[in-house]
Amino acid sequence: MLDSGGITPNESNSAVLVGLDFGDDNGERLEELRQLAISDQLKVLAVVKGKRSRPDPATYVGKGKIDEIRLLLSETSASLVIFNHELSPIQQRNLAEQLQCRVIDRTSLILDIFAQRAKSREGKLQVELAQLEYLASRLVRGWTHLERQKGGIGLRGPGETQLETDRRLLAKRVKFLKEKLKVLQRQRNVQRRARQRSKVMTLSIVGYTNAGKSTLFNRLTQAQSYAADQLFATLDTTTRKLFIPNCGYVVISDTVGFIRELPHTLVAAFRATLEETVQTDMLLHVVDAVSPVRDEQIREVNKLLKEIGADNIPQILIFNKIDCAESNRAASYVRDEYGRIACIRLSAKTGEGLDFVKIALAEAIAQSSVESRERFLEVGI
Ligand SMILES: Nc1nc2c(ncn2[C@@H]2O[C@H](COP(=O)(O)OP(=O)(O)OP(=O)(O)O)[C@@H](O)[C@H]2O)c(=O)[nH]1
Ligand SMILES: [Mg+2]
Repeated sequence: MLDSGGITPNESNSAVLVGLDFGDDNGERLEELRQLAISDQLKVLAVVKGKRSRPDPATYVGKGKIDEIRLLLSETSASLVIFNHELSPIQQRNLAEQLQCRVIDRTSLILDIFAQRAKSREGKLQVELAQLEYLASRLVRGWTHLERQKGGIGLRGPGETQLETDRRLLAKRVKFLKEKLKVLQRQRNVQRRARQRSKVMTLSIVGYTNAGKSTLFNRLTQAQSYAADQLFATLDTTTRKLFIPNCGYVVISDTVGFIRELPHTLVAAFRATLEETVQTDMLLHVVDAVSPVRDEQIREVNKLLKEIGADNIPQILIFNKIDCAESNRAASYVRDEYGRIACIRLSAKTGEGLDFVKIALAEAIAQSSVESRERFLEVGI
């Protein structure tokens, strides 16, 4: 049976991370992997870096690097090796054999975090779907490999039967999950249409994972959305009403954080929710202003927004965490050429600059075509 890549609960929780540099600096990427591992309650005992022009087809890294990792494993008590790259099933298997240790890739790690964080029924179904699709792609690829090796003839035995049964069972479960998700999606669509009918302005808080979306959401709405120094603290969308003085209510949603190279099985599984939650009148795009890679994170978020058809929705960029800035800790805002507030510097933690968000929203409401009377309607969420 091929490895699904999940992390079992009784596994000792320490890992060695491996990242290769293919010409682009992988320092930041490895740091992100480290944060992902910590978010998954893993202890990172060592980080192995390397340079290559291209991955080795059999083991991803070269022999020298394998020896280096093996040595680290014998020196530490790590029981898991995490590669910061997508490994083929063959590479994963070869590496596990040669290192005599469990080996997973970044996708498995992210899937594992999502599996731990999913709270709602829908979130759980989405994560299971993503995990099964990941597993299915491995089964198929592993099988193709065997077929090629043995010419596909004379391969009648328990191996084949087992694989076929696995594939059939997986396909059945995937179909079942997709149907269940469709039903839940229909229910949400009904709620959304009710909100649209009430003509209340809707907005979503989007942004890179750990940017401070939930902290801002909680500040604005006095809600208790889970905020933590973890990647993917929020998986399920939370929606609340927000009262803007002299204007009325808007409906605001906190959403799952984005990350670069989000495993495609997860994008597929979360697509419906993502597409739906961002189909709002406006996006508050929260950015960790003190992150050294904030510009790259902004680009990644915009890229994903484009992929889900949300790139035309007006955005207000929120540069958060200014309380940690080395210089210029003052809250401020900038207007664009049309006089609209386009960018706000604030601290969701201290509350500094929060009023600017309310001003921006009040102005947006005033400018929108929504009839003012109707904005005061109570919204049923
Ligand atoms: N110093 C400082 N820390 C902040 C600020 N806003 C949020 N944080 C911290 O940043 C971390 C992440 O905050 P969250 O609100 O959970 O971030 P998120 O964007 O919702 O994260 P995910 O749901 O994981 O995508 C937490 O430790 C917060 O306390 C801020 O204005 N200043
Ligand atoms: Mg959050």
